[in-house]
This record gives sequence, structure tokens and C-alpha cells, in this order.
Amino acid sequence: MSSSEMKQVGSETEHETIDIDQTMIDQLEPTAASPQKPVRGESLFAKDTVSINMPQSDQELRRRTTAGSQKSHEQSKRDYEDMEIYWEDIRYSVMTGSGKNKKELPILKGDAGRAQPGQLVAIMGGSGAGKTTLLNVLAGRVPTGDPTGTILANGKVRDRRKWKRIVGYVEQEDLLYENLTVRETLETAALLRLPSKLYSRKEKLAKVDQVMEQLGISHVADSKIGSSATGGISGGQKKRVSIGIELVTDPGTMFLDEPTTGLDAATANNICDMLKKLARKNGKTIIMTIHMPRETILDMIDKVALMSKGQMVWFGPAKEALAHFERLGHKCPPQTNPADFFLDLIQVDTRDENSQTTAEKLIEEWEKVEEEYIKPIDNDLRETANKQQDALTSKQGRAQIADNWSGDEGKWATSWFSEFSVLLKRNFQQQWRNIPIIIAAFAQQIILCLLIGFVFFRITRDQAGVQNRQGVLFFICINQTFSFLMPIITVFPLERRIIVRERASGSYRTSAAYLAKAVSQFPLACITSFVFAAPVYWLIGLNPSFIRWLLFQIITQCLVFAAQGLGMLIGSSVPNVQMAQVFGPLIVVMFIIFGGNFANQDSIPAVLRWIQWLSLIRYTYGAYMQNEFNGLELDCGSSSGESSGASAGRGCTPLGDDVVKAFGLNSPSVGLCILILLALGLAFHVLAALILRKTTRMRMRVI
Ligand SMILES: Nc1ncnc2c1ncn2[C@@H]1O[C@H](COP(=O)(O)OP(=O)(O)OP(=O)(O)O)[C@@H](O)[C@H]1O
Repeated sequence: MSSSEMKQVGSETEHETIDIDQTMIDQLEPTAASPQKPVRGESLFAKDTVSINMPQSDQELRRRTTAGSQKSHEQSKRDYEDMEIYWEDIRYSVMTGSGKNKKELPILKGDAGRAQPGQLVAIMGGSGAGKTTLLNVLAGRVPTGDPTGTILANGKVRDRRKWKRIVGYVEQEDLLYENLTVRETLETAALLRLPSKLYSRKEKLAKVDQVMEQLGISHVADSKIGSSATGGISGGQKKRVSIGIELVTDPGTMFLDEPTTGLDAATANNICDMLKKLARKNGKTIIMTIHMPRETILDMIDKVALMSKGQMVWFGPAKEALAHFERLGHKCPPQTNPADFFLDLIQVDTRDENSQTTAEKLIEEWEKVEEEYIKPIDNDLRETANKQQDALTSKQGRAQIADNWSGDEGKWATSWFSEFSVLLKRNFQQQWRNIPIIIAAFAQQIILCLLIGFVFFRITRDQAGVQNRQGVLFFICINQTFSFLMPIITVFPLERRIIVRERASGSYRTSAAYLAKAVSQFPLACITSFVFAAPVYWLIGLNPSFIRWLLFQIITQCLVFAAQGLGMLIGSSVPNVQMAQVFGPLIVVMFIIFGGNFANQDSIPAVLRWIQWLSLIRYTYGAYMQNEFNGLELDCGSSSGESSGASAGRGCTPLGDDVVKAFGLNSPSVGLCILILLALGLAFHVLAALILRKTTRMRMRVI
């Protein structure tokens, strides 16, 4: 970006800053002090130095941020590097049951904690203690319900949009595209997520090298991710790649849900060691949930948050936890992994009254000493935070909160077209490297072509030929619909979780992702359908005119387009592959019934007649029939003509046009059928994109 362009950006930002509603600022600025950049590791909330009123210094920071120099680039990132997360009185419940049995189930019951830059914080507890729920509430990812309490990042209430772009969240499962290499996976993340205003393409790619170096995966940079079936990088390396996807944006804070689950002890150790280094060397604030860590891992953790029944029983260094519990009469036996001891102590067995009493006692005792370990924020800050949280409920308030966060990179990191091209490339890489699937797709069409070609080889023009033409054309409709709809209906159910994850981190617009997926699916379908339709026409001996052959190909491609649209629509509407496999054939069969071959259009009951207007098979079949029969002279000379199926009961039909009429397929015309097929395909795609947008939205609730 040229400096003149950068200046332009800067001036726009300044203009935006001037527009802030002054009453809003007044309302949200109870303290006078300006925020100060803390020394790494020092509390951001020390009394007298903390304020969440940003305007003076923050406006200044934003001005500098967008000024166009390398210096501004550095400063724009500072706002969320070295991030301290403070939380207090976090409560969260969900509604369970239905009707009379509906009740509120409290999951988090007033938890507090503080994670500072350079620290590795682990949330531990028995199964169902609320670890993942707390992690998700802190990360702002809450599928249902409304958490309450105070969460401050660097002393400020968070802005939902910016928050999701400036933190990293690593899910328990490694959801990656198996045909991409490690480098390609990270490059995609970097190209999509690093703001183009701040990073050139070269800088983004350099960042990938840097991250691979940091994570110790440079030696497998060009290895495919792979799967258990095909082989590929190891489980630990996959976890590192998942962490790398988040790390490319250089987030100040990273949340990880059970990063060691499913890994062997040594690999789990390596991952935690790497996380520890990331925290120490790069000043990241790392919060993770962890299940049964071994002692060496526990040693790496700066603070453990021990949870029992949704409440904190300890937050601080593990060693001090041992002393705390010993004071309460629970001594860790010698030769015992402290993590095992903690879990045995805090795990609540609902059948055992003793374990419940112990947990209650531990919760009670923790409340007495909590403030020693988690320095609470001062009252001014709390009051300001509460006001800001209230402001989050209004659009104007949210804009004000957003303004408190510098680094004005816009809503999206890069342009729509960049998103589209990066995603299209990824889709092609994922699709075209799946050689067995590509071979299978070609083999399917070649086999079908030969089979149909030889069964209906060189059909005649007599009345038996009429029946054969009509039969084979309808069969081609069904075959092409199934061939190109069925593979696509599983695409979204399989990839949905990746899309949800990527959307949750604000990686791209759904429209770009959808179009990239739709466009990437078309070339293979186009080629394979042509491999079938081009020769089969001559093998069967359909209307021997080049124009008719060309029209046949165009109609087939339009059917493929519409079938893919329908497949994407079904795929985006159902939650999993099983449902897709149930509903896909069901809908196609419905369209087949109303396709014009089985039920005469005029005899369909009025109440069901609308289905035929949506039936892509009906329009394809209509277009095929007209293309084949209109103007075709049939042979009435043979004796078989009297009883041929096509004209049964009517005697011989010498004109092809009459056959089309007899089936009620003479309208709409071929041209209109093609247009309707394109319109149907387009409508299916638009609907599918809208549904995908809705079904892949992660509910974010920042407080
Ligand atoms: N949406 C929900 N509806 C009903 N119950 C829920 C919901 N979310 C969480 N819970 C319940 O809240 C409790 C805490 O869940 P959470 O997943 O946070 O536990 P956890 O400590 O991470 O457990 P685990 O280690 O087994 O994953 C569990 O009893 C769980 O069943």
C-alpha cells in the first residue's frame, strides 16, 4: 500500500473518531486517568493507573496506527498484544427439559480469575465441572443462554467483532483439509486473516514461515495433513497446525480446549512445552482446559483454575494449591501426581455424600482467600465496566465500545475477491488432489455411457424406437441428476464445522466461501458429464444433427448446474451426512415422479401440481424430448407400430411432435426450459448460500 493510500485510510479513521457521540463518551468515562501500557507481567489493573476510558490516548493511538508508516503498523497491533484477561462473578445457566419439567441448570456459579501476558493458565476439574463452558464464556463463544459477570481484556469491555479477530481459539478436534500441505493450510489462514491494510502478501507468507519455525513444524511444511486412512502428519503435528492457524494473526490471547486430548504422554508434553514457550517468549496469554495432566505438564502451568460443580476451588500456582489444600486437611500423598490428587479431591460423585461435602467445604474456603490470589479490580473500573456492558445492548453503545479498541482494520481482513480467490484455490487443491475420487467420477460416467450406449445402440425410428428414445432420455435425466447431486450433498455436512470455526474467527464472508465452493465443484462435473453425454448421443443414435447434439450438451450442462444447486441446498440445510443421504434421494424421487414420464402433466392432482414446476427433471426431460422429436419423421411402416408403447391405444404416430404433445411436454419450449433450469439452479444456490450463512453462524456473546 502506498503512503498516500495509507494517509487516506488515516484521514477516514480520524473522521470516524470525530463522529463519536459526546454524551455517550461522557456516560462511559467516569475516570480521568488515561490507560497505560503495562510492563509485561505487571497487572493492568493496578489502582490509580487503570481506566477504560480510551478517547484521549486511544484516539491518539489510532491516529498513529493509520498514519501509514511501519511505526503505525507496529502500534496498531499493540492494542491487543500483551493482553490481560480479568473475569469476576461469571454466572451462566442453561434451560433444560421441556414443558413442566423445564428448569434452569446453573453451570458456572460466580467464577473469577486473572490471566496475564506471559502466563499459561489451565482450567482443570472433573468431568462436567464446567471447564469448557468457562473457557467458551471467556472466549465469547456461547451457543445458548446469556452469561453474566464482568470480563475485561486489558481493562476494557470487549467489542464482539474485533474480539473474534484478535484472539485465537483452538478447538479440541483438529479440523483440517487433509489434501492440503501444512504450509498451504497456514498460508490460507494467513492470507484470509491478516489485514491486507497492514500486511503485504509477501509479509503474510513470511509470517507463515515464522509460525512454522515457532511451532517446530518447518520440516513437515510440504507434507500433506492426511488422515488416518491415507496417512499424513502425526497427531501432535496436526495439533501444532491447528495452533498455527490461530497463531498467524499473532493474537495476544489464545484459548485452547483440551489441546492434549488424544495425544500420547510425550506428545502432550511437547505441546504444553511449546505453549509455555509461546507464553514466555512471545508474551501471549494462554488459557486452556486440560484433563489429567502429568506432573511435568503441571510444572509448566503458571496458574491452575480448579473447578468443582461450576465453582472455583483454587486459582493460582499449583504448588500453592497443594499448601492450601494441606491447610484444609487434604495432604497430597507422597509419590502422587498432584494433578491426580487435585482431581480426586474436587471430583464430585453425586452418589457419595462425602465428596459433595468436601467440594462444598473447598468452595467455601476458597471464597475466603480468593482475593489474595485474584486481585479484584477497583470499584471505579467495575462501575465503568458495568456501564459499558449496558451500552453493549445498543448499537450506538457497541460502536463506542468498538471505538475503544484501536487497530481499525475494518470488518474484514481482506477484500471479498481475495477471500474468494484464496478459498477457490483451497477448494481446488482439496478436490483435485483426491485422485481416487476423480478416477471414480470419470469411471462412473464412462461405464454408464458404454452401458446405455450398447443397451440402446442405434435405436430405430419405428414405434419401438419411440419408446426407446423416450425411455433413454428419461433415464439420462435421472442418471445425471443423481450423479451430480449425491456427491455434493455431503460437502457442507462434512465441512460445516470448519466453516463455523473460520467464520467464528471472522476469516471471511459466507458469500465468498459459498461461491468459491459452488464454482470449484462445477469444472469436474462439467467435464465428466460431457465425457458421458457427448459420445452417448451418437452411440444411441439420437437425432443426427450437430445443432441437436450441441443443444443436448447445453441442456445436460444446465441440468448439472441445477442438480448441483439442489445438492448444495440439501447439504446446507441438513446437520449431518446421514440426513443428507436420506433427504437427497427423497427429493430427487419426488422430482422424478413429477418429471413428465410417469405421470402425465395434465393428470397430476391440482394440489400437487406445483411440485412439477420445481422439478429440474421435468424441464430437462421436456427439453430433451423436444430436441429429439420435434421435426423427426417416424417410421409407421412396420407392424410393431400398431402396438408400440409410446402410442399405445392411439395407433402409429408419424410425427415426432405428436409424441411430445402426447406426453404434455410440448411447452415450455427448449429455450425456455434451459432458462428455467438456469433460474432454478440459481435459486437453489442463492437459497443454499442464505441457509449456509444461518447454519454456520457461531453465537458470540461477549460481556
Ligand atoms: N447447552 C447445555 N445444555 C445442557 N447442559 C449443558 C449445556 N452445556 C453444558 N452443560 C452441562 O454443564 C456441565 C459442564 O459442562 P462442560 O462441558 O463445561 O464440562 P467439562 O468440565 O468441560 O466436562 P468434560 O471434561 O467432561 O468435557 C455438564 O454437566 C454439561 O452437561
